[in-house]
Amino acid sequence: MGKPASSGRGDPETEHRGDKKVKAHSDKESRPRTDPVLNFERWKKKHIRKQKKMKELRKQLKKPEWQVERETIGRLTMEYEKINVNEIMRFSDFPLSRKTLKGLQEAQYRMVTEIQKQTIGLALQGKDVLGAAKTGSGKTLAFLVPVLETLYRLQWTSADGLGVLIISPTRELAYQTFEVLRKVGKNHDFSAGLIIGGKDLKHESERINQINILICTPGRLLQHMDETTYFHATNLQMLVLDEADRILDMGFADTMNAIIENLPKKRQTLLFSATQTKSVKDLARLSLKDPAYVWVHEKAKYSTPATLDQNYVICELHQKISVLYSFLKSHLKKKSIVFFASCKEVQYLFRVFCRLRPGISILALHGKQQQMRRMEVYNEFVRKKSAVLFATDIAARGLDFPAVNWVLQFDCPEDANTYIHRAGRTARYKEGGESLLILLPSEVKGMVHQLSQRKVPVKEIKINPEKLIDIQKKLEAFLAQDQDLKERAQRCFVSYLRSIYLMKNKEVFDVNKLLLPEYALSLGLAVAQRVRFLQRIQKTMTNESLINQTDENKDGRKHVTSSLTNDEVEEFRAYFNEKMSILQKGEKKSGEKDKQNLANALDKEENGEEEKELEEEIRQKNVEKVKESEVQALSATNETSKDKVISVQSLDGDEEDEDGHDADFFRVKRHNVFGLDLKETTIQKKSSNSSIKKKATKVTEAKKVMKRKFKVNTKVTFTEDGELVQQWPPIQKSIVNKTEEEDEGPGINLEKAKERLQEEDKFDKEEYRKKIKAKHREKRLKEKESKREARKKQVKAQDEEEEAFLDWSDDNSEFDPSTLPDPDKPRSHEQTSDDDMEDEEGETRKMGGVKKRNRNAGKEEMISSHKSKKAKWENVEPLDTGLSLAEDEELVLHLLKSQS
Ligand SMILES: Nc1ncnc2c1ncn2[C@@H]1O[C@H](COP(=O)(O)OP(=O)(O)OP(=O)(O)O)[C@@H](O)[C@H]1O
Repeated sequence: MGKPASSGRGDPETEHRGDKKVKAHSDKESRPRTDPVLNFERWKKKHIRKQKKMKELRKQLKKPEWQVERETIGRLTMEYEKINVNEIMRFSDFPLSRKTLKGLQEAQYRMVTEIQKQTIGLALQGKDVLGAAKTGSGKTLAFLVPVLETLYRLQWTSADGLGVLIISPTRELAYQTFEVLRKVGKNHDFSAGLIIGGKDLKHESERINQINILICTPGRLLQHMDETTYFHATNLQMLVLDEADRILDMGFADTMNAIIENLPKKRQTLLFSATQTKSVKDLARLSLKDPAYVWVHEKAKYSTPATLDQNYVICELHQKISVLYSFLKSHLKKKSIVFFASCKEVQYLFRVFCRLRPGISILALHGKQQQMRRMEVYNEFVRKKSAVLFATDIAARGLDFPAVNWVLQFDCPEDANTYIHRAGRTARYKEGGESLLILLPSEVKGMVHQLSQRKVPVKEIKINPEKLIDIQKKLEAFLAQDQDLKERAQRCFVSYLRSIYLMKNKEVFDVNKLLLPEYALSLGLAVAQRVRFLQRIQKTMTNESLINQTDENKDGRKHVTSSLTNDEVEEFRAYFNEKMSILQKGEKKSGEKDKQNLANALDKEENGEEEKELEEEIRQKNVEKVKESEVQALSATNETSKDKVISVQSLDGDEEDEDGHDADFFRVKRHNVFGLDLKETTIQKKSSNSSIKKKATKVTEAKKVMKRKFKVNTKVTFTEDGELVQQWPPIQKSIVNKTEEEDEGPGINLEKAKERLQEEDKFDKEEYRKKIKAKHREKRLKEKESKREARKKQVKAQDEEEEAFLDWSDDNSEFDPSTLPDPDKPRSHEQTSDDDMEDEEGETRKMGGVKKRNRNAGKEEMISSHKSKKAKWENVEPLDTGLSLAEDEELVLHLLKSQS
């Protein structure tokens, strides 16, 4: 039940409770003093109050921010001089701004690479730097860090305009540099812009003046310099040339010079590349002032990354596509880049491989793509874990695709430098990678030698023939179905050949060594199309060899006339005689110019129309070249002759001059036709010691020739019966004067010669008449024969018709044999035929009566009778009078007149 109420005192429980209460109370009282939470709260309040006071105090004491920055900059600048390269391990070891360091750390860049270590300090000190280091060694940051620090140091604002200019050879590389800059420079307030073309110029022009750091390609920059009126670079502090050698290789040397001329002289210049060529040094001399050369891997054993495994395979041209396909099939989980020599190869093989579906995603990157597509492809390939990128050399420089396992060089690179850059797309910054170079047997020697000279360790590996998948048949099938693809294949074919032809190193690239039909087949084409420019080039080469021969002749080693026929010389002489002197002066220059223009034209990466244009251009040029070479050959001949003529002139004196050019010309002419050596004539003249200077007439020259009894070249042909016919010089056919001729002494009797000619003329005319008559007779006989044949056919056809009618006959009326002609009746041939005709006619008529079986019977009869009549007239043989047609006509007219 209920518990008794406690009395209070003496109740131990209560007391106890009471104690507890007290205790509890005392606890409560003591807590505010010892509770850490409360204590903290109190401390916090106090601290905040204190802080506020301090802040206010500091605010009162604080320097302006710009002043603080300035002090920091001052401190940093002081430290630039103390930079000791050997002590630098991290970016933070450099005296860099907090903002830059923060950006680097956030992008996970802490430790410096060798090129960064060596160049950042120099650049911070304000020196011009020419930096070279292996691919993937971090050159981008080596110049981006100084870029940021320079503008920071100068406290650059958007109002100051353009402060730094970074020039890249390709749009992709410019874009990539821009992305890295955005990453590491995000804590700075500078504006950065990308000017690479492919976008609206006006849109770029509107923004260009607000940009502090401009990343651009050379062509587009120059366009802005020329066209954007308010664009200027007067405040420019720093110029960076990334992959400078490539910029120059791409033919931007003039553009670069023009750009540099537009820039202020007082600036800092940094120039970076993985390879340094002479042209870069030339550019450096132009644009860098007392530069510091930093070549970090100069003494390295190899010029390519140590982590890069490099091999090459020797393969015939027509096997290359199958090799590529087989390679991709066995590397489906890898990320690879395949380099080709031309856009058209990339375009065609990309399409074909997409159709073949090798089981890996394929992308294509080349200069013919639109800018947007190029960017898309670039980003897509960056993202992909396994894919293959078919690319031209626009992807060879500087691009930093992450985790590329393989670089395959499908077409031999132009030189060792291009090889290094292509292969360098893998094995970047401490990563591993593999490179495979496909070489044609003709390319091996030259290329491997070049690579070993440039310290590139490549070793040969063999293709496993069992793993080689032949895809030629598949390509043929694709092309048979798809006309567009076929045209692409054709363009690819031409484009590859052109790329080989344009290569400078002819030891490695010899277009004449390529097996064209096999290559065409490997592309899926049924036949190797005619490559006109190659044919013309070959022609030109032949002509050039002719010119060389001529040159040799000039030196007196060979005689050019031996390679030119007399007729050719005669034919061209008249045409070129006047122009010779002018052309002789200009030929050397124009030849060089032609070559240059040809190369320039070929250099264009063309579309179909351009290709045609190009071919036409080459055709024109070659025609010109051929002409020119002919002129050269001729002029050389004439030069030789002139030399000789001069020697004659010196003997003959002034009188020779009076005779003028004709005499010279004649002499040369005779010389060429008869193979006369004028030197000999000269010597002869000399030896004759004749002091009387006579005018050399044509007759006297001819007489001399006759005296010397030179044998004229003869042209002999065979008739169908195997008879020999002399065509040149024409042999005398008339018998007249022949005996006289035999009796003749030396020299020419002009009167007799004239007579003989007249006789010859008569004889020829007679012969000609006979020939014509014979021809006419032959023609008539042929006509007769054909008419006879026609008549026979007609008779036969009528017989068949009759038989058919008989077969089809409905009524049973019998054939009356009495209607047949009497076979015993004697008849002449003509009668026979005529009677036959009449009989046939009558018979037909009878038969017609018998065979009437349809409504059109009457009509048929009429037609058949008409036919018979016609045949009758046709079969009347013309009388052979044995006269010519004209004579026949005359005879007929005469007869008609006499009849009337
Ligand atoms: N200090 C660093 N720490 C870590 N990674 C770095 C550093 N510097 C550069 N890298 C990385 O190394 C890779 C190669 O750098 P970068 O593209 O600058 O090389 P590169 O020398 O310019 O090559 P290329 O000659 O091919 O243009 C990049 O992925 C970059 O992010």
